[in-house]
Amino acid sequence: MKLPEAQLAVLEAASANEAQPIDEIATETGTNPTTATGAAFALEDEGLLDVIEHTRTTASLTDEGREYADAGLPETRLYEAADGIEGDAEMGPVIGASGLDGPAVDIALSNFARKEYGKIESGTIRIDPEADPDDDPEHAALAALADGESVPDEAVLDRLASRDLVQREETVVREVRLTDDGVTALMEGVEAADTVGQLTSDLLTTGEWRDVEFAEYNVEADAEQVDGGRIHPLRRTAERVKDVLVGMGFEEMDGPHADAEFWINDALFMPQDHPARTHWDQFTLADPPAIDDLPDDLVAGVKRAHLEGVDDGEGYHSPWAEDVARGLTLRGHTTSLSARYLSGEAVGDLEPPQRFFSVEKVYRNDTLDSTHLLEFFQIEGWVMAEDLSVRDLMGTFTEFYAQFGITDLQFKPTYNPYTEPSFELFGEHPTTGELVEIGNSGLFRPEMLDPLGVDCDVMAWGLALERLLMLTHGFEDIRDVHGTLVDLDFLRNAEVVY
Ligand SMILES: N[C@@H](Cc1ccccc1)C(=O)O
Repeated sequence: MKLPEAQLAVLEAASANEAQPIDEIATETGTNPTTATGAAFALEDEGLLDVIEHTRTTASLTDEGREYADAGLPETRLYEAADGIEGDAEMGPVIGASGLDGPAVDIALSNFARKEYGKIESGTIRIDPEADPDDDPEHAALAALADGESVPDEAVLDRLASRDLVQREETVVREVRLTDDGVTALMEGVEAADTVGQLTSDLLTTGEWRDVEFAEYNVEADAEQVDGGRIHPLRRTAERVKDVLVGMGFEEMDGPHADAEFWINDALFMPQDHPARTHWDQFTLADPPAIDDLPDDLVAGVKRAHLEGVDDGEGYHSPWAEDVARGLTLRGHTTSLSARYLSGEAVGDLEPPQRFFSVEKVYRNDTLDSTHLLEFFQIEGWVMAEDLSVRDLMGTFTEFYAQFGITDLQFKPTYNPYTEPSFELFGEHPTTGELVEIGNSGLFRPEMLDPLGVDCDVMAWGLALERLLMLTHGFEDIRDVHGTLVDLDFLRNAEVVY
């Protein structure tokens, strides 16, 4: 006779004379208890084994029970504290000497009375010298349970359970015993059947399939993990940002990564000697050396704003060279796109109200550190309307960041050549609690808007996408988001909540 391995093991371990708990057989044969139980029932179906079930009530100590097993029952401690005192003793000092306090005092008093350890009258206690708390069966039972021994006295266990010192639980115990058929089978010889994981054409044609044992499906086994391509969490966050802004009524801008300094700097009223316009800050391109297709009237207007100012604002009155404006550089911010759109160059003249945004890459010759990258994504945006104020700006940020669970924004006044007033935005890092700068914003100055032909208010901002991710996902180092050191498990499993 051939049997699957687990069944064979259980059959060989079982006895005809004595019922044996399946758990014991499992330990003995090194079989998993669930497998052994399944095997036992299969053998019972074959008539080789009887499975006998009964329930057993087990007892285990509660925390309080364990404490008393160590320190003694409160009533015993009370008895011992009064032991040796002749006649009635003052209750107060006895309790003090017993070391009992809180609810243990009441427990001690009521059990002292129940066990007739002595007499308690108002304010006094007198022990019965005949009583023998050292021999207390309740304590003996606690001590036995604490030592892992079993306690046969059900009444004591019930009493301890009613005192919440012991927990009683019913468990089903299954035992097996060989039947006569089982004994016969073992005598005639039983061997392990080959288990086959897969039915092959060979097994079918040779008819061997009849004699093999098929492995059971393990429906609980983990499926092999497949790591296909996934969109980077940063990119997914960018998509989420776009969805949120579109939901807030914004339209998306796009435009060149390498652009004339005119759009990146000059149109933003950035003086040509501003430090951010040096090689130390921006990646300037040598070829082509200059951009031809700048709109002449805009160039003239921007030049005038720099040299002489506009109606509502002073100019710089310092040199302004057109060939600097025509130089090509990688954009250090996407405010170049805002300038193109506001000027009418991108999509024609715009009438207020308007809202635009972009989530695009920018490039800066920064020093890499935990909060700076050479390329990162900016969430650019602006709103054009009559009469905008700082409150509108703050309200927009509050609404936007709330979509990402960020509700503790802080604003700090700052300076930008192209906005007045200007504000930096901070959020609190979820794990370090540090304030992280997450953006810069303000109301565009007339010196910028006037040459672009805009005659109403425009509030605008540039927010850092990677910093947003630092706040939503708890990164402490921005380089954990990009580059060779990122955690692959993070890339595979990160959730971007939609
Ligand atoms: N261009 C700014 C952000 C900004 C945009 C628009 C208005 C004000 C600030 C930066 O890169 O930090």
